[in-house]
Amino acid sequence: MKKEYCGLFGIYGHPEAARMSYFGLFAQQHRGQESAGIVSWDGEKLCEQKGMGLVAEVFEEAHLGDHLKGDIAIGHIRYSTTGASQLLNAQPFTVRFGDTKLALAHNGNLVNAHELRTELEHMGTIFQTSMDSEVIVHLIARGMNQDGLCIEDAVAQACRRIKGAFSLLILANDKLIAVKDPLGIRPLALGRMNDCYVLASETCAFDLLEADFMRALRPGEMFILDRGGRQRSVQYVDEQKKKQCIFELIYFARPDSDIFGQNVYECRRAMGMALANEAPVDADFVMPFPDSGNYAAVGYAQASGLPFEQCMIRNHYVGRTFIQPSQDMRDLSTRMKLNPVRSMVKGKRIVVVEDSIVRGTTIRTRVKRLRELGAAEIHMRVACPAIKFPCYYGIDFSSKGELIAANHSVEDIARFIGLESLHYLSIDGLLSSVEYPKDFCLACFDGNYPIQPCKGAGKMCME
Ligand SMILES: O=P(O)(O)OC[C@H]1O[C@H](OP(=O)(O)OP(=O)(O)O)[C@H](O)[C@@H]1O
Ligand SMILES: NC(=O)CC[C@H](N)C(=O)O
Ligand code: SF4
Repeated sequence: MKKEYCGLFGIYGHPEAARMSYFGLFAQQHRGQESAGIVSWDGEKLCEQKGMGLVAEVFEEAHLGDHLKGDIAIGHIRYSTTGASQLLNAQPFTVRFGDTKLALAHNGNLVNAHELRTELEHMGTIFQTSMDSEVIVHLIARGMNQDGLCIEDAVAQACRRIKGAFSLLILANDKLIAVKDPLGIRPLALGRMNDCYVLASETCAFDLLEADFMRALRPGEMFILDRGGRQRSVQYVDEQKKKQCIFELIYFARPDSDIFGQNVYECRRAMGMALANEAPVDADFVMPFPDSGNYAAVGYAQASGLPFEQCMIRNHYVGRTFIQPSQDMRDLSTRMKLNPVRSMVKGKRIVVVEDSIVRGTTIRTRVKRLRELGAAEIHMRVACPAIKFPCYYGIDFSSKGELIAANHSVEDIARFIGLESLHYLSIDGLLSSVEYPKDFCLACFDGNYPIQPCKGAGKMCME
């Protein structure tokens, strides 16, 4: 099961805005692999290039050099959470109304998109896609056309109506507007690259471009860049108690990124250390299931004093293997992706560290393989609490029925997988590993949803 979000990149005031966006998206490819798009403003119109697949597959030199002109651009890489994975739903989503040409890129997921869409359709709005993100565009257009608002006020009004997780980049003629939702669920960082501004979901995009990280956008903030390099920040709702997605730190973001004021690598290592303190075990060595498990395994090894080994080798050419229609195919994908080093395993007592377990596909097939190769003992340590509840804010976690920990006790899972022992990091252990522990959403572990999903919410609710 792949759990991805989307990635955003925006740039204002660079002569090669589209090319910089390409690199900014490339650095964040792990955030979404279904489709990619860049939209630039050439002074008169929006220029766009979108396609299905990876950044390197969607863009050619001709797009970056000739077609995507101008010094302002936004880009998006998608992993669908509302609306099927198809070209029609690739972002940024572009529209024209009156004199306004607008493109929007969204990371997150709205929980009231279905309700708002029904309301808008009753008022005559015609939708082109099945994405939640399109609702935002129509709300903005109505704010300008019907209520006579300027673009900033229309965006603010729209953002007060939508509910859920949203980090947005909006290109409206020659303005670039960045927005973060009132709870700050998804990240969005602001940086500076010589004389121009850059925005990205993750700071690893800035590193590639040698841009300097300035600050994270605040929850409920709208940040506006316009001609002449002017910048303004508006709080479109009062700051509330933050509910940042802790899964960014556990699994999703790149370890070289700083998210929510902390470095991802260091957080994962601390989670591994907490895990070693909570559930020590006498063993010959510690090994991760790469890649996401690597950093917690380092922490477990450092805290326990056990040797660290890399006995499961990851094939980096395996792409999107997780979203497979059948369980057999998912099993094959896991074999393709992770293969153990035979000679290291036989007769050994092993601690395996994983960052997370969702369906259980990875551990079931790979633990079985370790056993076939003669491992004497296998102790699984998971660097986050058991995932028991679906996410409505931008991770395509399976429904509750598919989450292994929602339906089985830890003892049952250990028996079913064939483990000597299994331990999930406690919520307290997790929170001791991050800074500002009160600022996080934990709903997939404890079911306390900061925003209740509305009736009818679901990935295919607008198909
Ligand atoms: O229980 P499951 O449904 O199998 O899902 C959990 C697995 O998925 C994730 O890895 P992913 O395949 O995304 O690769 P990565 O660790 O290399 O990022 C995660 O790190 C687990 O290994
Ligand atoms: N993963 C995301 O952030 C997805 C954004 C949006 N909800 C979509 O489905 O396109
Ligand atoms: S429910 Fe879990 S995955 Fe979803 S936003 Fe909250 S912490 Fe993140």
